[in-house]
Amino acid sequence: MSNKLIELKNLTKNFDDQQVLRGINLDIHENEFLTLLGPSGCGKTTTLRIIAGFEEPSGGEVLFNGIEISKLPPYKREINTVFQKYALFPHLNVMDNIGFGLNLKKVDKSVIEQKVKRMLKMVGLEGFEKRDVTLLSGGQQQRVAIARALVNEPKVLLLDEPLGALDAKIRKQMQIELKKIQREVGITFIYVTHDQEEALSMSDTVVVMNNGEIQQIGSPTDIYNEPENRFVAGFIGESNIIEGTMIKDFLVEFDGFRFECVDKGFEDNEAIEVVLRPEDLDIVEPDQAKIRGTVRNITFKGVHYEILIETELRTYMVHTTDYAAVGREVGLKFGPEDIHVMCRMGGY
Ligand SMILES: Nc1ncnc2c1ncn2[C@@H]1O[C@H](COP(=O)(O)OP(=O)(O)OP(=O)(O)O)[C@@H](O)[C@H]1O
Repeated sequence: MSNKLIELKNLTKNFDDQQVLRGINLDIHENEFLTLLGPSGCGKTTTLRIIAGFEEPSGGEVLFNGIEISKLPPYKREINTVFQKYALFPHLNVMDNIGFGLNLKKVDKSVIEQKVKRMLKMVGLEGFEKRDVTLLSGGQQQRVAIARALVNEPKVLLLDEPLGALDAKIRKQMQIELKKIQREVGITFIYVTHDQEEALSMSDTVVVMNNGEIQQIGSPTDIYNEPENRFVAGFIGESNIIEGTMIKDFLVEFDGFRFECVDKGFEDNEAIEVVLRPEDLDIVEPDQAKIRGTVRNITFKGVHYEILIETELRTYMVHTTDYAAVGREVGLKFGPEDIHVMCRMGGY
């Protein structure tokens, strides 16, 4: 990974007697698309506002290129922010909205025009210079807001749920666009969302937060495939989460059976939890599997069926393209690599 650009060191924040951040430690790199993901109220926006300089931390440090900046006002930081509400100036056209900051700095008109045109091309709004911003669609307005933030050539762009106000289809399209823009400008994006799918599809690094604490930092595949605790496993996609025991390396026990697994680093006889993703489970004939049960419900989800299988001890969820009739006795098959073992403590 490239150089560290921002370092958050043991960051805390209290509002009155409420502790909103409880010691955030995070390195953010040059050129990284990093997403803060977590439920409402977990402290994502507060973290972002501290990085932007709109809020001072109660404790800890914010380093930018190794220099402490927590007391520096926002306009002195090489950081810009795009909010969910576009906050464009309704009385100015697209060109003047994007060029607003440059105009204030008395940059030469022809230079502004050139820069604005380049930005418009990047956000896919070529030729929109003279348009009235109030007549643009939500998606187009948000592109203008992004262009306006990028035209100042910041080193970091902060995006606080920028697609939250858009409808689902435009959102998907804008996710792809945003990723493309980030690659093109080659700067750091710090993105805030509570939408796990959005986080997984765009980011290089996902930071899962809950209750003012970081739960896990990793690539989207790490976070999805190797959740470190129950909170992350539950927040990222649907899971079967089962308490069990790590018998010894490569051998785990749950629901009264022992299975080979690939996870290491746990102590013998340690109490653990196992995550089985619904799409990793196969339905087979009962005599081909240790875990057996009865199909209790089947729902068509478009690409796959969601099938609920009741065993003696619990109900498993399976995602499969194969149909299985309600009432059928089945076996549940999975391989060692499908068993993700995590600590039983933490994340509740
Ligand atoms: N200025 C403030 N004064 C008092 N409490 C605040 C202030 N700003 C945020 N909070 C509280 O801090 C907690 C964290 O808020 P924050 O906005 O950081 O969460 P979030 O994860 O971004 O949530 P959301 O997705 O809903 O925006 C919340 O309980 C919120 O009510």
